[in-house]
Amino acid sequence: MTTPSSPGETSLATSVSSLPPSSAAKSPTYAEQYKARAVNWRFSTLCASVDNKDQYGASSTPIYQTATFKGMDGQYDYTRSGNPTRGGLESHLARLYGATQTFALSTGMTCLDTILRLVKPGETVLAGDDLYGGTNRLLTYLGTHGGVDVRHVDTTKVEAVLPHLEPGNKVKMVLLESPTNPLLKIADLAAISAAVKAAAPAALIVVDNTMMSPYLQRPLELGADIVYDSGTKYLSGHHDLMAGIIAASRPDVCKDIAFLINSVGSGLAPFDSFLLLRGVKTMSLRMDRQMATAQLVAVYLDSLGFLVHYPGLKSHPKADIHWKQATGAGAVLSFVTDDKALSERIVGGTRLWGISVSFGAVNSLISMPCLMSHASISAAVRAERGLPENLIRLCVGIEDPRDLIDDLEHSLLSAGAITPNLSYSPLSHAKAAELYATDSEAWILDRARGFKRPSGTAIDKLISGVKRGLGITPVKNTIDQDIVVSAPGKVILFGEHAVVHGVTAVATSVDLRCFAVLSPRSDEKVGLEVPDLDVELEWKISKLPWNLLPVHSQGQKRVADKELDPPLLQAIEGLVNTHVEVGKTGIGSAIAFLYLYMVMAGSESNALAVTFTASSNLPIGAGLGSSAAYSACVASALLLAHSHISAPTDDTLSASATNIVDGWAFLSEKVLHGNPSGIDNAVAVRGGAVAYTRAVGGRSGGLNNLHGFSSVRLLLTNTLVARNTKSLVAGVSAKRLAEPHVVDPILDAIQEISDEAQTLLSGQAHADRKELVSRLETLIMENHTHLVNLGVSHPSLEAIVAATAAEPFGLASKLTGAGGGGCAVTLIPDEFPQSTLKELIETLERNGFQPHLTTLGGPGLGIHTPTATDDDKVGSDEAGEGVIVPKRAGLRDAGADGLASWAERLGGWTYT
Ligand SMILES: N[C@@H](CCSC[C@H](N)C(=O)O)C(=O)O
Repeated sequence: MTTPSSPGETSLATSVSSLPPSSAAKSPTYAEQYKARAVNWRFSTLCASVDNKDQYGASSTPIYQTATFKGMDGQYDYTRSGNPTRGGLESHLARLYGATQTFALSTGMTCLDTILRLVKPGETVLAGDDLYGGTNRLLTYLGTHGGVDVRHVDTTKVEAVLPHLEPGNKVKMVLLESPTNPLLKIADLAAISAAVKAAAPAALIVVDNTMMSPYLQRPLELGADIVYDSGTKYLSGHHDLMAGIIAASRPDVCKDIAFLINSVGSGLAPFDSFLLLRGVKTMSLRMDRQMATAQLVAVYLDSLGFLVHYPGLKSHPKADIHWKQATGAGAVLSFVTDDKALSERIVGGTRLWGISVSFGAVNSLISMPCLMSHASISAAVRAERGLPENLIRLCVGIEDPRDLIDDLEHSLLSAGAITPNLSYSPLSHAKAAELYATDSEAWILDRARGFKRPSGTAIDKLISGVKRGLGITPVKNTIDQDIVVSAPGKVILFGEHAVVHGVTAVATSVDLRCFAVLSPRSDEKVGLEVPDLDVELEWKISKLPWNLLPVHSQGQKRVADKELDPPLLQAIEGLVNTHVEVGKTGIGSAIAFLYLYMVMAGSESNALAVTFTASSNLPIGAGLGSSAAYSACVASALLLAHSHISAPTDDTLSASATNIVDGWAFLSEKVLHGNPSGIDNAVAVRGGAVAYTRAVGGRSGGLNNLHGFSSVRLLLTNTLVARNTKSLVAGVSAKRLAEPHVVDPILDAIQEISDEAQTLLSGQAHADRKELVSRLETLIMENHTHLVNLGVSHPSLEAIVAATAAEPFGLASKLTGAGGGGCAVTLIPDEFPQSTLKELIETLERNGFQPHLTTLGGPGLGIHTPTATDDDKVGSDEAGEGVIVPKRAGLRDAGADGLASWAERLGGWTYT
């Protein structure tokens, strides 16, 4: 068996070319020398050179996707017992593990289950007190259901293991991890193996080597009897398969393991064997990169003052033992912040570091073990074993280290875990690049000098409190916890455009919504994230144009102004317009947010250090009220943050709070649209169906909730043609000025339609349901004709109107919203057959449109009320364990299709 070499050794090419040519008769020939060296190929060479004896000479091992094999005396009969693809993988891995045999199984935990079957009831298993949560779970089960005596001991001390090895204890197995998961503690594998062999010769030494892989540590060479790895991690490297590997050399052990795998069928499937074999080829390459970056990350966090667990740090208490038995420090590290909420903010604030369990993949991951991989260990046991609830585990991938550090640093900063070190003078860009290239450790140390951890002792807090009282330190206010809100989009059924001129419009909410999270930060900044628009901006609170707040807007404001303040708006526009990279809609969203943010705070001293994150499944610019839904979210989140309205206590938001939110949402709509009618924000805040009349030219306006309305199906079809509401609205106004004799009668006719629609939808018409729907269809067609005459239709909208009216559909459609593209609505009568509806949807899709079936009405503003136990857990896995998804990250990552289920998992919503 070859002994693989370690990372950092000279390459084969170098060593071959440096050999002197053989000349002496008695010395081995060059060819003989070469042959001798070839059996000692180094690890990365072994990884890449798979010994594949395929009948056709295939250079990668083929997938034998078959359950059975023909014949009676061949090598294989049944894939449960053996398969050439799995066999190829297993013999390749045996060389890497320095083992007589390896076995490929379905997961790492299957490996442990198989190995634990070697223990009989009444026997003892010794395991570490810091170990993977899944291992702890299976051992606990074995203890409670299998009559096995399971003991957890501190395996970092040989002397802690020894007392358990006395014969009376019947120790059958000593199960070790080194480094441990997640605290990266080190067990002296050789010393423990020797001690166990001496005191309890029948005991098997088993090592879970997943944190290291055979590249960095080969416990069989240190005295272990069995090694297993989760192949899901470094061996495969891409998180695209689950696998486990058992490696052993003792014939009796190999025989038993082979027997068990064949008996229960836990062997790895052919396709996964193929994938794993492919992944293994690049293992050393990947791990070298991952470890180099992990070292930088560990040094960075360490020099920022965090307690970091990583054997690559000189300060690791057992670094000497680790480097005696392993050739690298691996790419998993963990650190503590001493504050669970702070850790959650850090984890939730990263972008490149994905929040996920597992490790070893090419992409970097961040997690909180107590909430994720180790959640199956009870909180009491975790505490007893010294596993901090605030522990963050980092699993480093192959991304550019500078980007990973950047992302982590940004998250640490916005979470308030570090603050800028004002006495630090940064290196120039060129100097930093040069330093990174020549001495990356010096580069990272310099980078860490730019920050410091906020002081946290009681005295520090006292001093900073006093300073804050004296106004010495510009400590910003923030909120205690995330505020989560949502608001629906709308469709205008009747009266769009005309509403601007005082005609009543009838609109209803739809089941597409904007969702938003307002989260605290402690770096004196305010941030805005709208992933749908690629907006990710932040501003120093002190740099906002507070001096331009109009006098009447100074001091905290509960009720919104009726009008915008042009100088302030212009100043905010000037600040935001520089971010050309986020596009026009993104810039608009930022201006509206900052305007409300500043005016509501009323002064810099009331400003909140927060990040507002919003995402929506409403198509933008399609006339479905996406901006009003966003505006309602901004308004309600900021009002809640300033305690201008209180979170609903009895399942409903008070009428006065609803009006206050609506007022601010309208102000935001003004920022976005200049002269909005107010109907979109009314529906976004109130939901259901409303009739809205704007006060125009001395005539009084008003809002009428339509209660007698029972839900009707509606097909909303997006033309995917973008248009500009502002200019379409302005166009109608210009036409009215130019041709009042044409436009005014149209407006009157639309008023009649809206009046009748109100009667129908408020339940006053006494018509039967069929008649009611048929009358609504007539009104829809009439209203569309008027809109065409106002010049706001578009060929794409006409195509939808014609397609839905054609046989066999015969349905009534109209444009909704501003027109000029955007969406059309089609009423679907109750009796309309499902199969015909399906056909209609397919027809529209074939024509390049995007139909969406919805029902009219539904809830308005939603406010999430956190419960006492709410700690961002928005899901649980099969094991019933919580999966941590900080709200801000959950929202950002949900994507349009996942938003509704994200919100549903969050639970605890109250709607207006
Ligand atoms: N819900 C899973 C958690 C898997 S954690 C996977 C990995 N070993 C790690 O440490 O991240 C479970 O219950 O097993």
